[in-house]
Amino acid sequence: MRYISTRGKAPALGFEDVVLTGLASDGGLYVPEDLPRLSHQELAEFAGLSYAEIAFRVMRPFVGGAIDDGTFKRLVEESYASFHHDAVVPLKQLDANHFLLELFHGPTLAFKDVALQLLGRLLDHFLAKRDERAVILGATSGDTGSAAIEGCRHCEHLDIFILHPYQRVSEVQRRQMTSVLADNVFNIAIEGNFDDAQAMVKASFADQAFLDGTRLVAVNSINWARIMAQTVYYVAAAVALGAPHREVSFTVPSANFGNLFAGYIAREMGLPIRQLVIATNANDILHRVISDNDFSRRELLATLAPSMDIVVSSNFERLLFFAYDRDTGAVDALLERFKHEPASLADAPLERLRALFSSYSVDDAEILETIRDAHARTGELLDPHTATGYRAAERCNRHPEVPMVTLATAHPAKFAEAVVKAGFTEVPLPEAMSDLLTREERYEVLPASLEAVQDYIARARR
Ligand SMILES: Cc1ncc(COP(=O)(O)O)c(C=O)c1O
Ligand SMILES: N[C@@H](CCOP(=O)(O)O)C(=O)O
Repeated sequence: MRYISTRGKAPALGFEDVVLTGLASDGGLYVPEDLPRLSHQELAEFAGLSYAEIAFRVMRPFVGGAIDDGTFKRLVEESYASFHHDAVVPLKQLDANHFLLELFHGPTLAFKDVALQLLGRLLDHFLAKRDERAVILGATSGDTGSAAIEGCRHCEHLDIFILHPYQRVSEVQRRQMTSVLADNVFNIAIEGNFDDAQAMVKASFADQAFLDGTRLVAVNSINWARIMAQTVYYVAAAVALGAPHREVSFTVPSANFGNLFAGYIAREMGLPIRQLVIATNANDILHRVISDNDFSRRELLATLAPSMDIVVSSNFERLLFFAYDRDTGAVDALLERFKHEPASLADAPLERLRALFSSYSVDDAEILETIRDAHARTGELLDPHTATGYRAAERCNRHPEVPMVTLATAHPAKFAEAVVKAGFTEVPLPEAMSDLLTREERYEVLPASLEAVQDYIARARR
Protein backbone atom coordinates (compact mmCIF):
# COMPACT_ATOMS: atom_id res chain seq x y z
CA MET A 1 0.00 0.00 0.00
CA ARG A 2 1.43 3.40 -1.03
CA TYR A 3 0.30 6.77 0.25
CA ILE A 4 0.37 9.95 -1.81
CA SER A 5 -0.03 13.63 -0.94
CA THR A 6 -3.20 15.61 -1.66
CA ARG A 7 -0.92 18.34 -3.11
CA GLY A 8 0.86 15.94 -5.45
CA LYS A 9 4.44 17.10 -4.88
CA ALA A 10 5.71 14.97 -1.97
CA PRO A 11 7.26 11.51 -2.29
CA ALA A 12 4.89 8.54 -1.91
CA LEU A 13 5.36 6.65 1.37
CA GLY A 14 4.60 3.19 2.73
CA PHE A 15 2.42 2.60 5.81
CA GLU A 16 5.24 2.67 8.37
CA ASP A 17 6.59 6.00 7.13
CA VAL A 18 3.15 7.51 6.82
CA VAL A 19 2.38 6.66 10.46
CA LEU A 20 5.73 8.07 11.54
CA THR A 21 5.06 11.47 10.04
CA GLY A 22 2.46 14.22 9.91
CA LEU A 23 2.05 16.56 7.00
CA ALA A 24 3.55 15.68 3.64
CA SER A 25 6.59 17.75 2.68
CA ASP A 26 4.49 19.74 0.16
CA GLY A 27 2.05 20.75 2.91
CA GLY A 28 -0.56 18.19 1.83
CA LEU A 29 -2.08 15.23 3.66
CA TYR A 30 -1.38 11.62 2.86
CA VAL A 31 -4.10 9.42 1.38
CA PRO A 32 -3.89 5.84 0.05
CA GLU A 33 -3.00 5.71 -3.64
CA ASP A 34 -5.68 3.03 -4.12
CA LEU A 35 -8.41 2.23 -1.65
CA PRO A 36 -8.92 -1.40 -0.69
CA ARG A 37 -12.42 -2.78 -1.44
CA LEU A 38 -14.74 -4.45 1.02
CA SER A 39 -16.62 -7.01 -1.06
CA HIS A 40 -20.26 -7.91 -0.48
CA GLN A 41 -19.17 -11.35 0.71
CA GLU A 42 -16.54 -9.98 3.09
CA LEU A 43 -19.04 -7.59 4.64
CA ALA A 44 -21.53 -10.42 5.03
CA GLU A 45 -18.85 -12.43 6.86
CA PHE A 46 -18.37 -9.60 9.40
CA ALA A 47 -21.79 -10.28 10.96
CA GLY A 48 -21.24 -11.67 14.45
CA LEU A 49 -17.49 -10.92 14.60
CA SER A 50 -16.01 -9.01 17.55
CA TYR A 51 -15.08 -5.35 17.10
CA ALA A 52 -11.37 -6.23 17.26
CA GLU A 53 -11.77 -8.90 14.59
CA ILE A 54 -13.62 -6.50 12.25
CA ALA A 55 -10.97 -3.86 12.97
CA PHE A 56 -8.17 -6.25 12.04
CA ARG A 57 -9.84 -7.24 8.79
CA VAL A 58 -10.78 -3.69 7.73
CA MET A 59 -7.38 -2.18 8.51
CA ARG A 60 -5.11 -5.01 7.37
CA PRO A 61 -4.96 -3.90 3.69
CA PHE A 62 -3.94 -0.36 4.75
CA VAL A 63 -1.01 -1.80 6.73
CA GLY A 64 -0.01 -3.65 3.60
CA GLY A 65 2.54 -6.01 5.18
CA ALA A 66 4.34 -3.32 7.23
CA ILE A 67 3.51 -5.38 10.35
CA ASP A 68 3.08 -9.15 10.40
CA ASP A 69 -0.51 -10.29 10.86
CA GLY A 70 0.03 -11.84 14.28
CA THR A 71 1.58 -8.69 15.73
CA PHE A 72 -0.99 -6.38 14.15
CA LYS A 73 -3.82 -8.53 15.49
CA ARG A 74 -2.32 -8.34 18.98
CA LEU A 75 -1.97 -4.54 18.81
CA VAL A 76 -5.59 -4.24 17.70
CA GLU A 77 -6.85 -6.58 20.43
CA GLU A 78 -4.88 -4.75 23.13
CA SER A 79 -6.19 -1.40 21.89
CA TYR A 80 -9.84 -2.38 22.22
CA ALA A 81 -9.37 -4.33 25.45
CA SER A 82 -8.87 -0.90 27.07
CA PHE A 83 -12.55 -0.01 26.42
CA HIS A 84 -15.13 -0.31 29.18
CA HIS A 85 -17.86 -1.88 27.10
CA ASP A 86 -17.87 -5.40 25.66
CA ALA A 87 -19.14 -4.12 22.32
CA VAL A 88 -16.39 -1.41 22.32
CA VAL A 89 -18.73 0.96 20.43
CA PRO A 90 -22.29 -0.05 21.35
CA LEU A 91 -25.22 0.89 19.18
CA LYS A 92 -28.39 2.12 20.93
CA GLN A 93 -31.78 2.38 19.32
CA LEU A 94 -33.39 5.79 19.87
CA ASP A 95 -36.55 5.31 17.84
CA ALA A 96 -37.79 3.16 14.96
CA ASN A 97 -34.97 4.10 12.60
CA HIS A 98 -32.57 6.34 14.54
CA PHE A 99 -29.56 4.88 16.36
CA LEU A 100 -26.79 6.26 18.54
CA LEU A 101 -23.29 4.86 18.10
CA GLU A 102 -21.57 5.38 21.46
CA LEU A 103 -17.93 6.05 20.76
CA PHE A 104 -17.06 7.23 24.27
CA HIS A 105 -16.37 4.04 26.22
CA GLY A 106 -12.58 4.34 25.92
CA PRO A 107 -10.17 5.53 28.63
CA THR A 108 -10.76 9.28 28.07
CA LEU A 109 -14.48 9.20 27.25
CA ALA A 110 -14.41 10.52 23.67
CA PHE A 111 -14.27 8.97 20.19
CA LYS A 112 -10.58 9.86 19.87
CA ASP A 113 -9.67 6.83 21.98
CA VAL A 114 -10.73 4.49 19.20
CA ALA A 115 -7.87 5.59 16.97
CA LEU A 116 -5.38 6.84 19.54
CA GLN A 117 -5.26 3.63 21.56
CA LEU A 118 -4.07 1.98 18.37
CA LEU A 119 -1.85 4.81 17.12
CA GLY A 120 0.14 4.86 20.40
CA ARG A 121 0.81 1.15 20.01
CA LEU A 122 1.74 1.47 16.33
CA LEU A 123 4.20 4.26 17.11
CA ASP A 124 5.78 2.28 19.92
CA HIS A 125 6.07 -0.77 17.67
CA PHE A 126 7.72 1.08 14.77
CA LEU A 127 10.04 3.21 16.92
CA ALA A 128 11.17 0.19 18.97
CA LYS A 129 11.88 -1.72 15.79
CA ARG A 130 14.02 1.17 14.51
CA ASP A 131 15.49 1.90 17.94
CA GLU A 132 14.59 5.55 17.29
CA ARG A 133 13.13 8.33 19.43
CA ALA A 134 10.45 10.77 18.30
CA VAL A 135 8.73 13.93 19.41
CA ILE A 136 4.97 13.97 19.14
CA LEU A 137 3.32 17.31 18.65
CA GLY A 138 -0.46 17.62 18.75
CA ALA A 139 -3.06 20.36 18.88
CA THR A 140 -6.27 19.83 20.76
CA SER A 141 -9.56 21.57 21.33
CA GLY A 142 -9.95 19.24 24.29
CA ASP A 143 -10.35 15.57 23.41
CA THR A 144 -7.48 14.56 21.15
CA GLY A 145 -4.99 15.76 23.76
CA SER A 146 -6.01 13.44 26.57
CA ALA A 147 -6.62 10.50 24.23
CA ALA A 148 -3.17 10.95 22.68
CA ILE A 149 -1.51 11.25 26.08
CA GLU A 150 -3.34 8.15 27.29
CA GLY A 151 -2.37 6.28 24.12
CA CYS A 152 1.30 7.30 24.27
CA ARG A 153 2.20 7.80 27.92
CA HIS A 154 3.73 4.34 28.27
CA CYS A 155 5.76 4.58 25.04
CA GLU A 156 9.44 4.43 25.88
CA HIS A 157 10.50 5.98 22.63
CA LEU A 158 8.75 9.30 22.58
CA ASP A 159 8.03 12.61 24.24
CA ILE A 160 4.57 14.02 23.71
CA PHE A 161 3.75 17.75 23.55
CA ILE A 162 0.10 18.80 23.43
CA LEU A 163 -1.05 22.35 22.72
CA HIS A 164 -4.48 23.31 24.00
CA PRO A 165 -6.19 26.72 23.84
CA TYR A 166 -5.82 28.36 27.27
CA GLN A 167 -9.13 28.48 29.18
CA ARG A 168 -11.08 27.25 26.16
CA VAL A 169 -11.40 23.57 27.04
CA SER A 170 -13.66 22.15 29.76
CA GLU A 171 -12.22 21.59 33.24
CA VAL A 172 -12.49 17.82 32.90
CA GLN A 173 -10.78 17.92 29.50
CA ARG A 174 -7.94 20.08 30.85
CA ARG A 175 -7.40 17.95 33.92
CA GLN A 176 -7.46 14.72 31.91
CA MET A 177 -4.36 16.09 30.15
CA THR A 178 -2.59 18.09 32.80
CA SER A 179 -2.88 15.59 35.64
CA VAL A 180 -0.75 13.06 33.77
CA LEU A 181 2.60 13.75 35.40
CA ALA A 182 4.71 11.26 33.40
CA ASP A 183 8.22 12.42 32.43
CA ASN A 184 7.48 12.21 28.71
CA VAL A 185 4.22 14.21 28.77
CA PHE A 186 4.21 17.99 28.27
CA ASN A 187 1.06 20.13 28.19
CA ILE A 188 1.17 23.66 26.80
CA ALA A 189 -1.75 26.07 27.11
CA ILE A 190 -1.59 28.50 24.21
CA GLU A 191 -2.95 32.02 24.61
CA GLY A 192 -4.94 31.62 21.43
CA ASN A 193 -7.50 29.28 19.90
CA PHE A 194 -7.39 25.79 18.37
CA ASP A 195 -6.66 27.13 14.89
CA ASP A 196 -3.57 28.93 16.25
CA ALA A 197 -2.40 25.70 17.89
CA GLN A 198 -3.02 23.61 14.78
CA ALA A 199 -1.22 26.17 12.60
CA MET A 200 1.82 25.87 14.90
CA VAL A 201 1.79 22.10 14.55
CA LYS A 202 1.65 22.37 10.77
CA ALA A 203 4.39 25.02 10.66
CA SER A 204 6.57 22.76 12.79
CA PHE A 205 6.27 19.99 10.22
CA ALA A 206 7.28 22.43 7.49
CA ASP A 207 10.44 23.47 9.35
CA GLN A 208 11.76 20.93 11.84
CA ALA A 209 15.15 22.55 12.48
CA PHE A 210 14.23 23.14 16.13
CA LEU A 211 14.40 19.38 16.73
CA ASP A 212 17.99 18.87 15.53
CA GLY A 213 17.10 15.85 13.44
CA THR A 214 14.77 14.08 15.90
CA ARG A 215 11.69 12.75 14.17
CA LEU A 216 8.43 14.73 14.52
CA VAL A 217 5.17 12.75 14.49
CA ALA A 218 1.53 13.88 14.39
CA VAL A 219 -1.27 12.44 16.49
CA ASN A 220 -3.99 14.66 15.06
CA SER A 221 -6.16 13.35 12.27
CA ILE A 222 -3.64 14.66 9.75
CA ASN A 223 -1.96 11.31 10.55
CA TRP A 224 -3.52 8.72 8.21
CA ALA A 225 -3.61 6.05 10.95
CA ARG A 226 -6.26 8.12 12.76
CA ILE A 227 -8.56 7.99 9.72
CA MET A 228 -7.87 4.31 9.10
CA ALA A 229 -8.87 3.31 12.63
CA GLN A 230 -11.98 5.51 12.53
CA THR A 231 -13.35 3.78 9.38
CA VAL A 232 -13.85 0.61 11.43
CA TYR A 233 -16.78 1.77 13.53
CA TYR A 234 -18.75 2.77 10.44
CA VAL A 235 -18.30 -0.76 9.14
CA ALA A 236 -19.14 -2.37 12.49
CA ALA A 237 -22.28 -0.24 12.93
CA ALA A 238 -23.50 -0.74 9.36
CA VAL A 239 -22.99 -4.51 9.56
CA ALA A 240 -24.87 -4.62 12.87
CA LEU A 241 -27.77 -2.88 11.10
CA GLY A 242 -27.85 -5.26 8.17
CA ALA A 243 -25.12 -4.21 5.72
CA PRO A 244 -24.26 -5.30 3.07
CA HIS A 245 -27.92 -6.21 2.48
CA ARG A 246 -29.19 -2.88 3.74
CA GLU A 247 -28.06 0.74 3.37
CA VAL A 248 -27.26 2.93 6.38
CA SER A 249 -26.86 6.73 6.83
CA PHE A 250 -24.65 8.52 9.36
CA THR A 251 -24.71 11.93 11.04
CA VAL A 252 -21.46 13.14 12.53
CA PRO A 253 -20.63 16.10 14.81
CA SER A 254 -17.83 17.64 12.75
CA ALA A 255 -15.00 20.15 12.92
CA ASN A 256 -11.54 18.94 11.87
CA PHE A 257 -13.50 16.44 9.76
CA GLY A 258 -11.39 13.36 10.51
CA ASN A 259 -14.37 11.51 11.88
CA LEU A 260 -16.74 12.05 8.98
CA PHE A 261 -13.98 11.68 6.42
CA ALA A 262 -13.39 8.16 7.77
CA GLY A 263 -17.05 7.44 6.98
CA TYR A 264 -16.53 8.72 3.46
CA ILE A 265 -13.56 6.35 3.08
CA ALA A 266 -15.64 3.43 4.37
CA ARG A 267 -18.20 4.23 1.66
CA GLU A 268 -15.52 4.45 -1.03
CA MET A 269 -14.35 1.01 0.12
CA GLY A 270 -17.78 -0.41 -0.59
CA LEU A 271 -19.84 0.07 2.59
CA PRO A 272 -23.43 0.79 1.52
CA ILE A 273 -23.78 4.29 3.01
CA ARG A 274 -26.72 6.27 1.64
CA GLN A 275 -26.21 9.70 3.20
CA LEU A 276 -23.60 11.47 5.34
CA VAL A 277 -24.78 14.43 7.42
CA ILE A 278 -22.30 17.03 8.62
CA ALA A 279 -23.33 18.57 11.96
CA THR A 280 -21.47 21.69 13.11
CA ASN A 281 -21.75 24.05 16.06
CA ALA A 282 -21.84 27.82 15.42
CA ASN A 283 -18.40 27.47 13.78
CA ASP A 284 -20.20 26.52 10.61
CA ILE A 285 -17.70 26.61 7.77
CA LEU A 286 -18.39 23.01 6.73
CA HIS A 287 -22.13 23.73 6.66
CA ARG A 288 -21.59 26.93 4.66
CA VAL A 289 -19.52 25.10 2.03
CA ILE A 290 -22.15 22.42 1.47
CA SER A 291 -25.20 24.68 1.65
CA ASP A 292 -23.96 27.94 0.05
CA ASN A 293 -20.59 27.08 -1.52
CA ASP A 294 -19.10 29.60 0.89
CA PHE A 295 -15.59 28.37 1.71
CA SER A 296 -14.43 31.33 3.75
CA ARG A 297 -13.00 31.86 7.21
CA ARG A 298 -14.91 33.65 9.92
CA GLU A 299 -13.82 34.47 13.43
CA LEU A 300 -13.61 31.38 15.66
CA LEU A 301 -16.42 31.42 18.25
CA ALA A 302 -16.27 29.88 21.73
CA THR A 303 -19.32 27.58 22.04
CA LEU A 304 -20.85 25.07 24.44
CA ALA A 305 -19.38 22.31 22.24
CA PRO A 306 -15.75 23.46 22.63
CA SER A 307 -14.11 20.47 20.94
CA MET A 308 -15.72 21.60 17.70
CA ASP A 309 -14.48 25.21 18.01
CA ILE A 310 -12.44 24.98 14.83
CA VAL A 311 -12.51 27.01 11.61
CA VAL A 312 -9.67 25.54 9.55
CA SER A 313 -10.81 21.96 9.07
CA SER A 314 -7.77 19.86 8.15
CA ASN A 315 -9.42 16.81 6.64
CA PHE A 316 -11.64 18.79 4.34
CA GLU A 317 -8.52 18.85 2.17
CA ARG A 318 -8.64 15.06 1.88
CA LEU A 319 -12.30 15.22 0.86
CA LEU A 320 -11.48 17.88 -1.75
CA PHE A 321 -8.82 15.57 -3.20
CA PHE A 322 -11.52 12.98 -3.96
CA ALA A 323 -14.20 15.53 -4.91
CA TYR A 324 -11.77 17.07 -7.43
CA ASP A 325 -11.10 13.62 -8.83
CA ARG A 326 -7.48 13.63 -7.55
CA ASP A 327 -6.61 16.88 -9.35
CA THR A 328 -3.86 17.89 -6.90
CA GLY A 329 -3.17 21.16 -8.75
CA ALA A 330 -6.79 22.28 -8.32
CA VAL A 331 -6.78 21.28 -4.63
CA ASP A 332 -3.54 23.17 -4.04
CA ALA A 333 -4.84 26.30 -5.84
CA LEU A 334 -8.14 26.25 -3.91
CA LEU A 335 -6.46 25.84 -0.52
CA GLU A 336 -3.91 28.56 -1.27
CA ARG A 337 -6.79 30.92 -2.16
CA PHE A 338 -8.67 29.94 1.01
CA LYS A 339 -5.65 30.99 3.10
CA HIS A 340 -5.96 34.59 1.95
CA GLU A 341 -9.52 35.24 0.74
CA PRO A 342 -13.03 33.76 0.54
CA ALA A 343 -13.07 30.80 -1.83
CA SER A 344 -15.66 28.55 -3.45
CA LEU A 345 -15.65 25.11 -5.00
CA ALA A 346 -15.97 24.43 -8.73
CA ASP A 347 -19.40 23.17 -9.86
CA ALA A 348 -18.60 19.50 -10.50
CA PRO A 349 -16.90 18.73 -7.17
CA LEU A 350 -19.58 20.65 -5.29
CA GLU A 351 -22.34 18.66 -6.98
CA ARG A 352 -20.50 15.42 -6.18
CA LEU A 353 -20.38 16.38 -2.52
CA ARG A 354 -23.99 17.52 -2.40
CA ALA A 355 -25.17 14.19 -3.80
CA LEU A 356 -23.89 12.45 -0.66
CA PHE A 357 -23.54 15.07 2.07
CA SER A 358 -26.08 17.29 3.80
CA SER A 359 -25.28 19.69 6.58
CA TYR A 360 -26.75 21.64 9.47
CA SER A 361 -25.33 24.11 11.98
CA VAL A 362 -26.52 24.13 15.60
CA ASP A 363 -25.87 27.20 17.76
CA ASP A 364 -25.63 27.18 21.57
CA ALA A 365 -29.32 27.86 22.18
CA GLU A 366 -30.29 24.99 19.89
CA ILE A 367 -27.69 22.70 21.53
CA LEU A 368 -29.37 23.26 24.91
CA GLU A 369 -32.84 22.81 23.44
CA THR A 370 -31.71 19.57 21.75
CA ILE A 371 -30.19 18.14 24.94
CA ARG A 372 -33.53 18.70 26.70
CA ASP A 373 -35.59 17.48 23.78
CA ALA A 374 -33.55 14.32 23.19
CA HIS A 375 -33.68 13.50 26.89
CA ALA A 376 -37.45 13.94 27.01
CA ARG A 377 -37.96 11.78 23.96
CA THR A 378 -35.36 9.04 24.43
CA GLY A 379 -34.13 9.20 28.05
CA GLU A 380 -30.54 9.76 26.79
CA LEU A 381 -28.50 12.67 28.13
CA LEU A 382 -26.39 13.75 25.17
CA ASP A 383 -23.14 15.66 25.40
CA PRO A 384 -23.26 19.01 23.55
CA HIS A 385 -21.29 17.69 20.54
CA THR A 386 -23.53 14.68 20.11
CA ALA A 387 -26.51 17.03 20.45
CA THR A 388 -25.45 18.83 17.25
CA GLY A 389 -25.51 15.46 15.50
CA TYR A 390 -28.88 14.46 16.91
CA ARG A 391 -30.46 17.71 15.72
CA ALA A 392 -28.80 17.57 12.29
CA ALA A 393 -30.00 13.99 11.83
CA GLU A 394 -33.56 15.15 12.45
CA ARG A 395 -33.27 18.13 10.10
CA CYS A 396 -31.37 16.59 7.20
CA ASN A 397 -32.50 12.98 6.84
CA ARG A 398 -33.34 12.60 3.13
CA HIS A 399 -34.15 8.89 3.35
CA PRO A 400 -36.31 8.13 6.41
CA GLU A 401 -36.62 4.50 5.32
CA VAL A 402 -32.84 4.03 5.78
CA PRO A 403 -31.50 3.58 9.35
CA MET A 404 -29.79 6.77 10.53
CA VAL A 405 -26.87 6.46 12.95
CA THR A 406 -25.80 9.51 14.93
CA LEU A 407 -22.25 9.28 16.24
CA ALA A 408 -22.08 10.00 19.99
CA THR A 409 -18.62 11.47 20.15
CA ALA A 410 -18.18 12.19 23.87
CA HIS A 411 -19.54 11.35 27.31
CA PRO A 412 -21.66 14.11 28.92
CA ALA A 413 -19.54 13.98 32.10
CA LYS A 414 -16.84 15.89 30.19
CA PHE A 415 -19.08 18.89 29.57
CA ALA A 416 -20.70 19.98 32.82
CA GLU A 417 -21.33 23.56 31.64
CA ALA A 418 -23.68 22.54 28.84
CA VAL A 419 -25.33 19.81 30.89
CA VAL A 420 -26.10 22.22 33.75
CA LYS A 421 -27.20 25.03 31.41
CA ALA A 422 -29.61 22.57 29.80
CA GLY A 423 -31.18 22.09 33.24
CA PHE A 424 -29.65 18.79 34.38
CA THR A 425 -27.37 17.97 37.28
CA GLU A 426 -23.72 17.28 36.46
CA VAL A 427 -23.02 13.74 35.30
CA PRO A 428 -20.54 12.00 37.61
CA LEU A 429 -17.24 10.84 36.19
CA PRO A 430 -16.67 7.08 36.04
CA GLU A 431 -15.16 5.51 39.16
CA ALA A 432 -11.59 5.35 37.79
CA MET A 433 -11.63 9.13 37.32
CA SER A 434 -13.67 10.13 40.33
CA ASP A 435 -10.75 12.03 41.95
CA LEU A 436 -9.81 13.84 38.71
CA LEU A 437 -10.83 17.28 39.95
CA THR A 438 -8.44 17.11 42.90
CA ARG A 439 -5.41 15.63 41.14
CA GLU A 440 -2.22 17.69 40.84
CA GLU A 441 -1.86 19.44 37.49
CA ARG A 442 1.20 20.45 35.47
CA TYR A 443 1.19 22.66 32.38
CA GLU A 444 2.93 25.63 30.85
CA VAL A 445 1.10 28.73 29.59
CA LEU A 446 2.74 30.21 26.49
CA PRO A 447 1.85 32.99 24.04
CA ALA A 448 0.52 31.89 20.66
CA SER A 449 4.00 32.22 19.18
CA LEU A 450 5.65 29.51 17.14
CA GLU A 451 9.06 30.55 18.38
CA ALA A 452 8.02 30.33 22.04
CA VAL A 453 6.50 26.88 21.52
CA GLN A 454 9.43 25.48 19.56
CA ASP A 455 11.86 26.92 22.07
CA TYR A 456 10.02 25.24 24.92
CA ILE A 457 9.95 21.89 23.11
CA ALA A 458 13.65 22.07 22.25
CA ARG A 459 14.51 22.68 25.92
CA ALA A 460 12.03 20.26 27.52
CA ARG A 461 12.37 17.16 25.37
CA ARG A 462 14.43 14.35 26.80
C1 LIG B 1 -16.44 15.35 21.19
C2 LIG B 1 -16.09 15.72 19.79
N1 LIG B 1 -17.05 15.70 18.88
C3 LIG B 1 -16.80 16.03 17.59
C4 LIG B 1 -15.53 16.42 17.20
C5 LIG B 1 -15.31 16.74 15.76
O1 LIG B 1 -14.63 15.67 15.13
P1 LIG B 1 -13.76 15.93 13.84
O2 LIG B 1 -12.74 16.93 14.23
O3 LIG B 1 -13.19 14.61 13.51
O4 LIG B 1 -14.67 16.46 12.81
C6 LIG B 1 -14.49 16.46 18.14
C7 LIG B 1 -13.12 16.86 17.82
O5 LIG B 1 -12.69 17.09 16.77
C8 LIG B 1 -14.78 16.07 19.46
O6 LIG B 1 -13.81 16.05 20.37
N1 LIG C 1 -11.71 18.11 18.46
C1 LIG C 1 -10.35 17.78 18.42
C2 LIG C 1 -9.55 18.69 17.56
C3 LIG C 1 -8.42 17.97 16.90
O1 LIG C 1 -8.94 17.03 16.02
P1 LIG C 1 -8.15 15.82 15.42
O2 LIG C 1 -9.20 14.78 15.21
O3 LIG C 1 -7.54 16.30 14.17
O4 LIG C 1 -7.11 15.37 16.39
C4 LIG C 1 -9.85 17.72 19.86
O5 LIG C 1 -10.66 17.41 20.70
O6 LIG C 1 -8.72 17.98 20.13
